[in-house]
Amino acid sequence: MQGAGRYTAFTPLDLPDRTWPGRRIHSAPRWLSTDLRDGNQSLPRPMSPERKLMMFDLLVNTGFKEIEVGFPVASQDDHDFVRLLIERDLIPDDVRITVLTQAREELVRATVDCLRGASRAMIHIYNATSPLFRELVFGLDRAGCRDMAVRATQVMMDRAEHVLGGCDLSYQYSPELFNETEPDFALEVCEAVMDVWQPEAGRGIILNFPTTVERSLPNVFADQIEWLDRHLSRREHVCLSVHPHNDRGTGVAAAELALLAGAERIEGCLFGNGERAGNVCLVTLCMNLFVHGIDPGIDLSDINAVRRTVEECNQMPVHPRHPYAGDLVYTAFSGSHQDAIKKGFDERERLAARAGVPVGELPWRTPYLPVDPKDVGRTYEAVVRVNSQSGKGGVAYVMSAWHGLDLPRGLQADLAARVQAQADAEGGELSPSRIGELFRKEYVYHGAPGEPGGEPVTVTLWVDGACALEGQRDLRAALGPWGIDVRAVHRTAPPLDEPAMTPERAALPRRSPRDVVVYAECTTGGPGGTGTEGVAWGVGIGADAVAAAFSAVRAGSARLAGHTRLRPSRPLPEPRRLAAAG
Ligand SMILES: CC(=O)SCCNC(=O)CCNC(=O)[C@H](O)C(C)(C)COP(=O)(O)OP(=O)(O)OC[C@H]1O[C@@H](n2cnc3c(N)ncnc32)[C@H](O)[C@@H]1OP(=O)(O)O
Ligand SMILES: CC(C)C(=O)C(=O)O
Ligand SMILES: [Mg+2]
Repeated sequence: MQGAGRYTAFTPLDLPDRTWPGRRIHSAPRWLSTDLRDGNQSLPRPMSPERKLMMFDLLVNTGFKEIEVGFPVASQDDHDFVRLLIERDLIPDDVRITVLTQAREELVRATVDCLRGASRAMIHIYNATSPLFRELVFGLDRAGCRDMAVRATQVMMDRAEHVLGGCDLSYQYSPELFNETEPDFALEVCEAVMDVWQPEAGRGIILNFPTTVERSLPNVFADQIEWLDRHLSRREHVCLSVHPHNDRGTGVAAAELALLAGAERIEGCLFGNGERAGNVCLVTLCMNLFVHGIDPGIDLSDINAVRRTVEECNQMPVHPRHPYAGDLVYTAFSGSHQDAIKKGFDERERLAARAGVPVGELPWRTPYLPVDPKDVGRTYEAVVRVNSQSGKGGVAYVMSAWHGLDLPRGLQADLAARVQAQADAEGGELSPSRIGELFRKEYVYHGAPGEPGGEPVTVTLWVDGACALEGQRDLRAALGPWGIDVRAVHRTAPPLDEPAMTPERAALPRRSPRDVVVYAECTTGGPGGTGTEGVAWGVGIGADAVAAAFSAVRAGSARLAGHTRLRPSRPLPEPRRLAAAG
C-alpha cells in the first residue's frame, strides 16, 4: 500500500519503571455515559427529544449514575432537553447530569444558566491542549492555551455562584487531545485549573483524559495515565477519568490498561457509538468485568432490550458480531465448536445433578462461550445453528434441544452426513424444523403397528431413556421369534425422574411422555448373522418399547433393503416455535 511514508509512529512516553503491567482490576470504575452528548453529536440525525428521553431512561434504569446529557449551547434541542429534565424533575436523586461546553466565556455562562434549578449537576469544560491545536486552531502558545482553561473555570465558578445557589455542583475539566499533548503541559494546565477550583475533601474535581483521536497502542496510553497518576498534586481529591475513542480499534484495551494504570472513571457510549470509530463501548467494558467475576454495577441482564433501545435512539444497528450483544455472538456454525459446546452443556447437566443444584448455579465453564447467554437474557437455542460447516455434534444438539431426541452416536453421524449434503446442495442454513423433517423422512417409521417381515436382521437398540422403560427387558424375547437378533439394548439418556434431568433440561419440550422412542441400528443376518452387508438406522415411536422397537426395526430393515424413502410417517413432536434466534 502506497503512502505509508506520510505517517509517523507515535512517540511513546519514556516510563521504564511502569508498574501497571503487573496490576489487576479488582472493582468496577465509575462510569459516565456520554451517549446523549458525544454519541449524539456524531449521529447523522441527532436524537429527537423523545429519543433522548428514551436513552436517558435506559441509562438510568441500567444503573448509570453520571450521565452527560448534552452540550446546551450547541442547539435549542440540547438546551431544551436539559431544561426538560430539570423542570420536570426527571433526574433521580442518585444521578448526576453533566453538561459540556467549550472554554469560551459566553458559552460557559450560557451553559451554567441552563442548569438553573438543578439540585445536583456537573459542568464539564474542555479545550484542546495539543501542539497542533494550539498552533492551528487557537493560534496560541502554551501559556495562552492554559489561560483559556483557567479563565473558563473562573467564569464558570463566578456565574455558578450567582445562578446555581443550592445546587450540588461538581466540576470536570478535560484537556482535549490529551493523548497528543506533551504530558508536562497537560499536567501544567490541570494544575492551573485545580488552583482555581481548589479541590478539597467533599469538593473534588474530575480530570478527564481523552484519546480524542486514538493514535497509539493502548500500552502507550497506559504509560501516560500512570505518569499522571504519579505526578498530579492533590491526588486524593482528583478523580482520574479517561475518555477513549476507538480510531485504532483499541478503545476497550486503552480503557482497561488505563484502569490498571490508575484511572478511576471511564467515559464512553453503549455499543461504542460516538465520533468517527466511536467512543469506547461501555457494554463491552462492563461485560469484560463481569466475565472476570466483577459486578460492573450496570445491569445488562436483558442485553437485547438494551440493544433495541439504543438502536432505536441512534437509528443505527448494532453489528451482529458486536461483543456480548450481536446477533451471532452466541452462535456456532462450525462442527468442532458445536461438538465442544454440546459436550460442555452435557457436562453441566451431569455436574449439576451430581451436586444437586440448578445448572444456573454452577461456575461457567463451557467451550467457545465466554459468558452464559442466559446471564444476559439470551437463550441457548441460537447457540448452535447448522449449515454445511456443521458436524454431528451440532446436529445432535439441535435434535436434542429442539426436538427432545437424544440420538445415539452412530445415528448422529448418519444424520449429520445427510444434513451436510442437504446444506451443501442448498448452500445455506438448515433450520431446526428442516432438520427434524429430514430426520422424520429418513428414519422414522410409523405405519400400522405390526411385526416386521423380510430378511432376518441383527440390531442394537437404544431406548430413549427419558421415557418409560417397561418392556425393555423383554425386547430380546419379543423380537427374537421374528428373526430379529437383539444384540444389545442401551438407553440414550437418563429417565426424566432421575436427578440428571435438571429442571432446566426437563423443561425442554419433548414428545408425549407416553411415547417411547427406539433407535435401531440394523445389520443384515438373523441370529448368528455376520452383519457385514451394511448398517441402516431406523427409528420407532410407539406407546411402549416393544411396539416402538418393531417400528424401528421395520424402518431400518426397509433402509437396508434399499428403500431410500420410508412410508410416510407420523410427524415428529412439534418443534419448539421460537421467536427470532437469540
Ligand atoms: C472532542 C469533542 O467531542 S468536543 C465537543 C464537540 N462538540 C461540538 O462541537 C458540538 C457543539 N458545538 C457547537 O454547536 C458549536 O461548535 C458551538 C456552538 C459550540 C460554537 O459554534 P461557533 O461559535 O460557530 O464556532 P465553531 O463551531 O466554528 O467552532 C470553532 C471555534 O471554536 C473554537 N474552539 C474550539 N474548541 C474550543 C474550546 N474547547 N474552547 C474554546 N474555543 C474553542 C475554535 O477556536 C473556533 O474559534 P474561532 O472561530 O475563533 O476560530
Ligand atoms: C470533550 C472531550 C472530552 C471529548 O469528547 C474528546 O476529547 O473526545
Ligand atoms: Mg469524545
